[in-house]
Amino acid sequence: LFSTDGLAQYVDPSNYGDPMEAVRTFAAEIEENQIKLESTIGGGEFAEVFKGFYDGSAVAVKRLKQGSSLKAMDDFISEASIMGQFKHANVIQLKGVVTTTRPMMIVTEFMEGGSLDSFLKEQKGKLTTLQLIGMIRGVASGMAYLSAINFIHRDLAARNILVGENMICKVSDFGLSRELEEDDPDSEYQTQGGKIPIRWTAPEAIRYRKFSSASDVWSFGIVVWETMSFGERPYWDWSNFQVMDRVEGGYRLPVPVKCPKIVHSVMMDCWDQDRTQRPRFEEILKRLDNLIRTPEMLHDELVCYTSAVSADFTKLNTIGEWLKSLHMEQYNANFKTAGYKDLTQVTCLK
Ligand SMILES: CCCCn1c(-c2ccccc2C)cn2c3c(=O)[nH]c(=O)n(C)c3nc12
Repeated sequence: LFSTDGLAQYVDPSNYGDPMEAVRTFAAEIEENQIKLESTIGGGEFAEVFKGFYDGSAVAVKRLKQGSSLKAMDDFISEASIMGQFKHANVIQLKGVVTTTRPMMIVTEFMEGGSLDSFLKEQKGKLTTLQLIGMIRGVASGMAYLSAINFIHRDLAARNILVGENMICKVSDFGLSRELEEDDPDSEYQTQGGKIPIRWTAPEAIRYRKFSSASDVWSFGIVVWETMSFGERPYWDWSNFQVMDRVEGGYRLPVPVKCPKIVHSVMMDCWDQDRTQRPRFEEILKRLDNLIRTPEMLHDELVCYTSAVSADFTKLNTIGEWLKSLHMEQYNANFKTAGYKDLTQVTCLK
């Protein structure tokens, strides 16, 4: 199954009928005695997560709890079948699975920074805007890849992003079964039994379970807000009902402290009520790359400054002269390196 851009399209494991056949197709079987478990690093309702070693490198191991239901086993296996189809620098890399012996395990590369939400809380105030945008850009790149192969995540949130060396961010948690704890405030039972993390989910997905890459874009906007807020909880202590009610009424999360307005405008576009109007991940990636390439666009004070300074255009013929009059010709050089037109040639509209 190949799409126009040559990327193999994601195959839903349930197409294979037997989950065990799917996992044999997409994941390497590892012998349990080759894995050394070192310490517990996380856990949920169905599985525990360990740091360990396999084949000479550090790994993360998700181990299914003994006595899990058949459905929990199928969901566990299907996550490996899904991950085994992905290969991208910003998507967690599967190393292999243990399925022929019990307990079953999923083995991935080890991400030393842990989950993005806890990383941000630990780093509060210590990261520059540019570093935060670099992390967000990685998530956008991973999501652009996943949406290009028609994979819909459904649970994109900072808690499901992992941080590696050099603060590289990778999309994780592809479980069909939501690892949302029963008592997890983010889980909200929906009529069909699926749990939905309300404050990260697009209105149309909450209202009538219309999940799509466009609803993943909405969730991505929430992840951007979480990142620029150093791990603040979206909508703070509002109840899930208040979130649904107020968002339906048009409320949107505000600009986080010290967050450039241009970054908040990306979030606002992701939160368009009309999912067809939301940007695609490809477009978001380009907008973030432009911000990273021209960091001065991140200085709101500059934007206010230029709008505040009233230049007398009648005496100036080109934008280059205007920049010169503001002693900002340096920005013209930056714009040129960023691939924009040479502003000294661009005449001012009279
Ligand atoms: C949000 C992911 C939760 C489970 N998980 C996984 C993971 C995710 C999906 C399938 C299998 C595994 C082992 C890797 N890692 C890691 C990791 O590499 N490094 C970490 O520090 N933590 C806390 C992890 N937690 C996980």
